[in-house]
Amino acid sequence: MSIHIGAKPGEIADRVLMPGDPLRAKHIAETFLEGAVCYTQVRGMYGFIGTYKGKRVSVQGSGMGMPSMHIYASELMQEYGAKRIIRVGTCGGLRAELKLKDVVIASAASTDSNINKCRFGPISFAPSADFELLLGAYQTARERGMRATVGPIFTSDRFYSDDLPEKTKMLADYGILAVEMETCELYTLAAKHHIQALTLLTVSDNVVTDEITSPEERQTSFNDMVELALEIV
Ligand SMILES: O=P(O)(O)O[C@H]1O[C@H](CO)[C@@H](O)[C@H]1O
Ligand SMILES: O=c1cc[nH]c(=O)[nH]1
Repeated sequence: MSIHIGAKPGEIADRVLMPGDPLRAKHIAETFLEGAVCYTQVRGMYGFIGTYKGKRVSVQGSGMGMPSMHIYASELMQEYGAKRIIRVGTCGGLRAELKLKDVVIASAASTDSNINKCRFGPISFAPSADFELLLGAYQTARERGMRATVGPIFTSDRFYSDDLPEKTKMLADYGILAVEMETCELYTLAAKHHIQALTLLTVSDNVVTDEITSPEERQTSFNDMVELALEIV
């Protein structure tokens, strides 16, 4: 039994969807999984298992930020045998052409965090998505007529940062599509444990145009992305 998830071995599937918000984990389980059972609510960080099209799938909240993702993803990989993890989150678009509700498929994650400097010292590790999952997500999104863009993202340690306008422009100039707060650590841990990981993000706001989705729009577009994740996980 792990410290933070606290489930028994075998209670969690080896295919896991991870939203940041634990209540979204509950929504996903109740909306999309058959026979969903809650295996943890330690600290309110819900985790569920059920089936999707006959296959066992879990949904585990990660919390916000890399330290929280580190705890839950580490326990899934080290103690529960996770083999495929797909983060299903929200992001701020850093480029004007990214419309609200678009899906970003994150090929790689840069960061302003110290987390990988602690691990790698002077080496600048490049946290990257699993190619098979990435390709599957892109092809499935195209088949479903979804607006999806593949590219690198920025995993920020801060949601509210004084230097965001200057940083946003510079990152966009270097090809970065969007900002969120967990993927760098998920991809790094997946590399360490030799498992497959991918991040899918719905654009909930655009940092350049200041557009923002309504709660209803967020829910519907998030559901489309979750179905995409369930198809490929
Ligand atoms: O919607 P989630 O998955 O929580 O992701 C994004 O939203 C949170 C910030 O509001 C951060 O966790 C960020 O990564
Ligand atoms: O981290 C995040 C998530 C959504 N929108 C943002 O602007 N930042």
